[in-house]
Amino acid sequence: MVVVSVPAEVTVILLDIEGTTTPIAFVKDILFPYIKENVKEYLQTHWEEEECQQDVSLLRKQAEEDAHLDGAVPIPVASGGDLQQTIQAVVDNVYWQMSHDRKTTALKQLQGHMWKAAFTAGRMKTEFFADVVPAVRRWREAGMKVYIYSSGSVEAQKLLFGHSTEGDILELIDGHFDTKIGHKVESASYRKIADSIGCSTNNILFLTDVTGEASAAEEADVHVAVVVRPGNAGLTDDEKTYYNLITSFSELYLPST
Ligand SMILES: CSCCC(=O)C(=O)COP(=O)(O)O
Ligand SMILES: [Mg+2]
Repeated sequence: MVVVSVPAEVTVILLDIEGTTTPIAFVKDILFPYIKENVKEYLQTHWEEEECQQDVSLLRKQAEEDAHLDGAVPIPVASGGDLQQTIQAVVDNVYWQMSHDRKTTALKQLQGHMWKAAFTAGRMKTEFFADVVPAVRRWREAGMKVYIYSSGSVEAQKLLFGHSTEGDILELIDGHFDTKIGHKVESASYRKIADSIGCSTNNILFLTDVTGEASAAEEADVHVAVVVRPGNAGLTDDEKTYYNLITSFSELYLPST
């Protein structure tokens, strides 16, 4: 087994979700299809609610920013009798964003609100790779703080950790960050996360499957390891040479343990 030593200055482990703690297949085959299958009915049922209207306003604002992109779907303001047309435009916009795996705050906020019903009713449970929960417990026993940074909204993250095949493990997480703090491929986001936690960037070890995210974190002086899991995108030879790679959280060695 390859062992990657965690530098002694690290006191915080920051985790990505999709492809790191959780199989990409769970997101692609369960979470995302749920949105596609239910978005129209969800909008029709919840349209008059404040939360739904806020989600639609955010999507409309995003659609305006995306207007220059090929295939972007505008969302007209609903007026008079054309409500169904507006709902259809929102549905088409959501489908278009999802077909490009967009990580916009607008899309992620709506998705989080939609998953709430499914998770709280027990219709969905999050899958974690088998090494994840035991490792997080060990790290915490060793005095580490454990945070999540995912494109999925903080609300959705809490649902995922609160309703998993291993039960409610939300208490194992010290805090959550999403794209409201900035995008994961921008180094400024990692500086803001360190500020928010109250530590230096070099006190953080970020685990992710995406090298664009690892590179942004590293630019901010965050330690990184790239997580290689079944179903993840392949890495180039250069990436394999450059990054510390782990296939399981158990391959991380903490000097204090
Ligand atoms: C609460 S995570 C749901 C999955 C998701 O929406 C997503 O975009 C995953 O992104 P990540 O940054 O965790 O790779
Ligand atoms: Mg990921």
